[in-house]
Amino acid sequence: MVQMDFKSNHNSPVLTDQVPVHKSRLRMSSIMPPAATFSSSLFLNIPRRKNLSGKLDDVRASSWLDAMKASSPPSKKLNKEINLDTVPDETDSEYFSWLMKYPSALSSFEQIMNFAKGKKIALFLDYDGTLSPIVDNPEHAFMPSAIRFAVKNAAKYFPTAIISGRSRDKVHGFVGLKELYYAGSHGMDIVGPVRDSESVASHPNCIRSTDEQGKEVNLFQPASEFLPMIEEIFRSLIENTKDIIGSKVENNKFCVSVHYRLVDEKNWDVIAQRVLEILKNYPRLRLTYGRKVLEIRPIIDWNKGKAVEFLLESLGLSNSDDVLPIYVGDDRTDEDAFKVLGEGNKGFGILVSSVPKESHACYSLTDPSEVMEFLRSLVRWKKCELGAAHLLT
Ligand SMILES: O=P(O)(O)OC[C@H]1O[C@H](O[C@H]2O[C@H](CO)[C@@H](O)[C@H](O)[C@H]2O)[C@H](O)[C@@H](O)[C@@H]1O
Repeated sequence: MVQMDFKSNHNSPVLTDQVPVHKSRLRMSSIMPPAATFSSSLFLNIPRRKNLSGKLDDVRASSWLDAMKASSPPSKKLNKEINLDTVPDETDSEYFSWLMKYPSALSSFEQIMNFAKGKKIALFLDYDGTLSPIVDNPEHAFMPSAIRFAVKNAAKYFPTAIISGRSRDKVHGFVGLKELYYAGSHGMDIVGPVRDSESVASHPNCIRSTDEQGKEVNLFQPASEFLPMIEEIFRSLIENTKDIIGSKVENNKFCVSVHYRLVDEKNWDVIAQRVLEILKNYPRLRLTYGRKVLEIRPIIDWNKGKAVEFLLESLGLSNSDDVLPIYVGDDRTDEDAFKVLGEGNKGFGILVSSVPKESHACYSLTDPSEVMEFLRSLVRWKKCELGAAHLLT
């Protein structure tokens, strides 16, 4: 059942995930995360009232400016096969104590697989920053073919879904693999499989449809009624930011991204002010942020975590002790998925980051090339497991 959250009294900015997280998470005996201790999505509730004092507006914009400055590590471009956004500094003790809390999923691979023995792994992968390196132009966030190959191979052995902030069509276009499931718009646009007995079909906004190959699928779009509103605000954001050099507004179907990666830092407050000003007219939309991007989306009780639950249900893999869902992602919106998997030890999250960040994930990988390595290791492990099972029969 989709719960709509139309809050009406949005008077002040609420930075809900500014609180640093939990104690040490070095888990040598268990792979599961401790109980979640902070709320995951940072959002600003936009005020309905228009008669706010300019002072309050300034405070809001400066809160956002702080968040924007902290939203992505500085880029250290490397001339490598797969261009990395950043690399860990080997002399950085802060980074190494962070690694104790979020051990590398590669170094801890054996430990993870001990837990996975006899279980069916389901893979959930974010796109930008996870499968494709962060680049300046969002239209050029291509997936290296070696990573595509690793994902394709993994999908032969494990049900695999991409869960992205992009529109579903766009991320499908970038990944280009028909054997995967796709959820776009931060999980607000899902195409999932149809099964004989299923409860997902009873979700409001879930309809039967056919995919490009003519196969019957479930199409779930919990924010479908927001489509005209998102179109409208998209046009308004384009119009109102067109003079800010380097800004880019991206229509992600059920949400909109306002990119400021290429905007001169001295104009970041201008872009934040403009976005906030427009949002005042849309009390049913909220603002979150990611890596050098402001994201405008409907206020509904839906996120990447709920999308993971929906897909598990669609795949017939929910409420089952012999299923191990793994979610790999790099950004704030992925925290909702890490949190869902952490609750009740359903599965675990892997945070892709080369700089210390608090997270609900259990493990870490530095960049997309390590994600590729991890996927390859999973496939090797599965092949061995299947080979051993074959020898026993
Ligand atoms: O959930 P995701 O798939 O990670 O999508 C989140 C946002 O990703 C994209 O922006 C990010 O990647 C761009 C390309 O590397 C980069 O230029 C930008 O600065 C990053 O924020 C996408 O363009 C956004 O629409 C998504 O919201």
